[in-house]
Amino acid sequence: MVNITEKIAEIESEMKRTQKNKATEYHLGLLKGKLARYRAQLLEPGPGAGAPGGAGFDVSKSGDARIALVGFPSVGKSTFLSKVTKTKSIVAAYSFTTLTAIPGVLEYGGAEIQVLDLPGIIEGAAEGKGRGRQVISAAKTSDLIVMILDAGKRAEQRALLEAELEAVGIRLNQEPPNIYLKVKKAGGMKITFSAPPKTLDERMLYNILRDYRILNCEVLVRDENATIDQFIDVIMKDHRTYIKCLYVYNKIDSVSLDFLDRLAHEPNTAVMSCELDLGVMDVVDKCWEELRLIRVYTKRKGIDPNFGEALIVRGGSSIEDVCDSIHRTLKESFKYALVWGASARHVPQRVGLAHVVADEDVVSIVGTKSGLSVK
Ligand SMILES: Nc1nc2c(ncn2[C@@H]2O[C@H](COP(=O)(O)OP(=O)(O)OP(=O)(O)O)[C@@H](O)[C@H]2O)c(=O)[nH]1
Ligand SMILES: [K+]
Ligand SMILES: [Mg+2]
Repeated sequence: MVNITEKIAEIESEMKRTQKNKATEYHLGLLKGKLARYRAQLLEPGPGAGAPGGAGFDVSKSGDARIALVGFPSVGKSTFLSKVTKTKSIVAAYSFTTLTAIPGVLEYGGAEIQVLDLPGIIEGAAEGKGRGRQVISAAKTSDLIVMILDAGKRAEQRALLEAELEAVGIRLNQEPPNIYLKVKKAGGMKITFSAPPKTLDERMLYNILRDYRILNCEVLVRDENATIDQFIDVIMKDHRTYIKCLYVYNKIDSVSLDFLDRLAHEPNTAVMSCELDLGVMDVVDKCWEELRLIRVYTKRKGIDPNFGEALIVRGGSSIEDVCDSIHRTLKESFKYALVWGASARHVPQRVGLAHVVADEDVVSIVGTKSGLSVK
């Protein structure tokens, strides 16, 4: 019997052989759909498998956010972890020094960020080579992937790693597609475009949906630039994870200044040399920016806020989220909040639960129990 890896290889080679033109695009679309299905199957636990095929390492999440260090062997992942946290992960010149996930804690701006040092991955990781699948599963649970690359190695390394992550449903620095899909029990297919699409058409979507045995559904494509890959991502949405990625080139001590300058100007990119201690703090600053964490200082009535102790919430959080992170039941007695800082139109601004906070805001929660304010 042909196994899934072989089926995947067959489809990939057929896709490579097939010339891309108007006449073949429907067929290519179907192949892409099949490929996505097989890849998802590959990650599902097989019969009798102890741990699910996609299981990560047994490290529980802690702190305010998690960063995963992903990269080929010996690019300096463990060196970086040992530099920015108190954890020492073994560093050595040979490949696969690190064999499991090593967590460290990065303290920054009053937040505690868990940094996971992971084994190096190699090409074919998505198909189960080495510890690739475990590494990728751990990466999937992170809030930010820091892809460590060796500045002295060939440029394709980045695309190769991206392809491995892509193959298991990780989408880097992308927003979920603006396509609505609702599977129904009856009523046939209803496909609508809110503007004339540039690459998709109704027949293409129809073919792919049929191939997925989705015969009754409602589709609304809200983005005129939506692609077939994005449409498949929407069908496979339970297997897709959208994560931010910061590309970090290490070992810049081994490249020319010209080349360094070019690398440093790429989007979502930072450069460093752990060995010479160059740029490491800039990388940490960029991680913080990418995580979009927000520090909120709580204040009691009549007392100055304690700026030494911040409450850490996600970017886009509201006063309701702030309440929840202080105490589960706080919002039950919530009357209003007073806000000083960038999110306030005037200071202090009196706001409700829906008000969105900004970094370094000072917040005072006023509740129904007289005199209640927090912390
Ligand atoms: N030249 C140079 N060497 C570095 C730098 N950072 C790390 N190294 C060296 O690169 C080698 C590999 O470093 P590790 O930190 O073990 O790499 P890793 O990515 O954790 O490797 P695996 O765990 O095997 O995947 C070691 O010999 C380090 O001393 C750097 O900035 N410049
Ligand atoms: K190593
Ligand atoms: Mg290592």
